Amino acid sequence: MNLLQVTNLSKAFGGVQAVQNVSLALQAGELLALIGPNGAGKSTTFNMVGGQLAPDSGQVLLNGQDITGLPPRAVWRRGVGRTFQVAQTFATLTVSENVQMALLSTDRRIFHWWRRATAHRRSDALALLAQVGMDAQADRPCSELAYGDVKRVELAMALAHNPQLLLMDEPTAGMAPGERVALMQLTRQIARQRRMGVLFTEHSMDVVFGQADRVAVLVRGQLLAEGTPQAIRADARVQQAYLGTGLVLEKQK
Ligand SMILES: Nc1ncnc2c1ncn2[C@@H]1O[C@H](COP(=O)(O)OP(=O)(O)OP(=O)(O)O)[C@@H](O)[C@H]1O
Repeated sequence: MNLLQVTNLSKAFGGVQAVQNVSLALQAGELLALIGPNGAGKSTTFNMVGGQLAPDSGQVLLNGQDITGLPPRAVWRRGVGRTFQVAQTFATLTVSENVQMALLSTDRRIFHWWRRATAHRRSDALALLAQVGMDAQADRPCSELAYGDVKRVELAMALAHNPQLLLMDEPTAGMAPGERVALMQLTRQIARQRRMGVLFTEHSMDVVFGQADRVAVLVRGQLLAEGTPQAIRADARVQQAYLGTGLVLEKQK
C-alpha cells in the first residue's frame, strides 16, 4: 500500500482552476519533489494534502485511510508533519526548548508550556537534535543561530511528532546553495532511517535532481509528468514547460 495516495484532486479559486485532476503516490522512506513554474498549483496541492485547503473533488489517502478535507490539526494527528518556507521557531527559546515545545504539543500538553518546556523530555529533545546534528548547540537561543541551523532545528521539531509523512514547503528557500543540498541530504537520510515519506516543493533544481527519488511536474494545475529525476530531466515536455522561466534543467557540470 502507498503511504500517500492522492487521486484526482481539483481546486478552483473563482474562475481560476488552480489544480485539476492531480494524482500522486508516495511510498514510505521516499522523497517526492513537486515542481513547476510559478502559479502551477504546487502550494494548492500541498495545502490540500496538509488540510489547509479542502479540495473541490478528489481524494487523499494516508496508509489507505481517507483524510480528504480534514482540518490541519487532524491531519497532523494522523501522522503528517510539516515544515514551512520561513522556519517557524521561537527565537527567544533555546534550541532544546524549541524541540521540547514540539514534544509538549505532541503530548497534548500545550497549556502552561512556558513553565514546563524546560523540564519536559529533555533527553528525547537531545536525541532528536542529535539526529539533525544540533545537539552540541542545544542550549543556545535560536536567535543566535545561522539560518541553515534554524532549518535543522525546525526539522527536529517536525520529527518530534514522529510523522509518517513530512510535508516540506520550499524547505531550502533563503539558504545558500551548499546548505540547501546538505539540508535535503540530511532529510533524505532521516527519511530512509525512519521509513518516513517526504513530499516537498522546491525551486532549487540542484536539490530536486540531486536528492528526490521521484519528481512530479505540475503545469497550469495539471500533472505534466512524474518519474525519476533522470526521466524528468530528459522529458521534452518538461523542458518546454520551463522554457523562458530562467530555470535550468540540465545537469550542472
Ligand atoms: N487563495 C487564492 N485565491 C485565488 N487564487 C489563488 C489562491 N491561491 C492560489 N491561487 C491561484 O491558483 C493558481 C495556483 O497557485 P499556487 O500558489 O498553487 O501555485 P504555485 O505553483 O505554488 O506557485 P508559486 O511557485 O509561485 O508559489 C495561481 O493562478 C494562483 O494565482
